[in-house]
Amino acid sequence: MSTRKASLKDKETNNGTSRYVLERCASVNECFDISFKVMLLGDSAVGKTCVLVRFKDGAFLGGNFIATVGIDFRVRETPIWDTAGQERFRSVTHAYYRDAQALLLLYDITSKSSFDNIRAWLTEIHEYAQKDVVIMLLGNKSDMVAERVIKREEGEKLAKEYGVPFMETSAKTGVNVELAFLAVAKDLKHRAAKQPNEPKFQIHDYIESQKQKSGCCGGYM
Ligand SMILES: Nc1nc2c(ncn2[C@@H]2O[C@H](COP(=O)(O)OP(=O)(O)OP(=O)(O)O)[C@@H](O)[C@H]2O)c(=O)[nH]1
Repeated sequence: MSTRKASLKDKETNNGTSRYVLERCASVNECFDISFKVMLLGDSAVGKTCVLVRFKDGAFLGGNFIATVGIDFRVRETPIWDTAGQERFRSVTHAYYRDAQALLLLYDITSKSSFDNIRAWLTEIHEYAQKDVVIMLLGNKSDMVAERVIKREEGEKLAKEYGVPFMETSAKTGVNVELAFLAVAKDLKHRAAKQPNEPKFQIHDYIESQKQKSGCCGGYM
């Protein structure tokens, strides 16, 4: 994920321009001030590819489920890495997330096992990822109200226990997908540009302020 030289505000309000600029650059570094490696992690079928496609293309990949083999790779402002959730690809994934600056860790609100495995994912992250990596926990498929088995409060409690921000998302409706990526981008950008005496960017506060702007509950959390 990168911030354009034009400013992040510009990116938020004018995606068309961002794409136009990227097409005219020989490389990502030529067009952007900072670039970050962001990865999506979580069990197989929690919706990592769909969340990424929703963010990148604003579309939902419904229909047949095709598991990611190893690592998939897409570009919005810059490359974002989609990993395979299946156990047999874990060693490939470890190698890649060693140098990631941000990790979006997903579970499926209709799958108890995917939620229970979050602790194991966090243990792995602490073992393999960078110490200061930005982590966000996402409870995906929030549109599947009738099939829900994990309450929002359970997700919030787990996130609080590990000190990471949390949101429920839906790749199908798009709820919170943009906000999740944007909050992570803002945090990374603040870290990169932070002066020694400047207060730390509070990702929770940013998410809350965006919720307020959207008129409470109108799409966020
Ligand atoms: N209703 C609903 N279905 C979703 C959502 N996100 C993903 N799905 C469905 O869940 C299935 C798995 O989605 P993927 O995005 O391929 O899952 P993944 O985590 O990338 O899976 P791996 O590549 O095996 O790691 C697909 O059938 C999707 O259509 C969502 O937000 N809502």
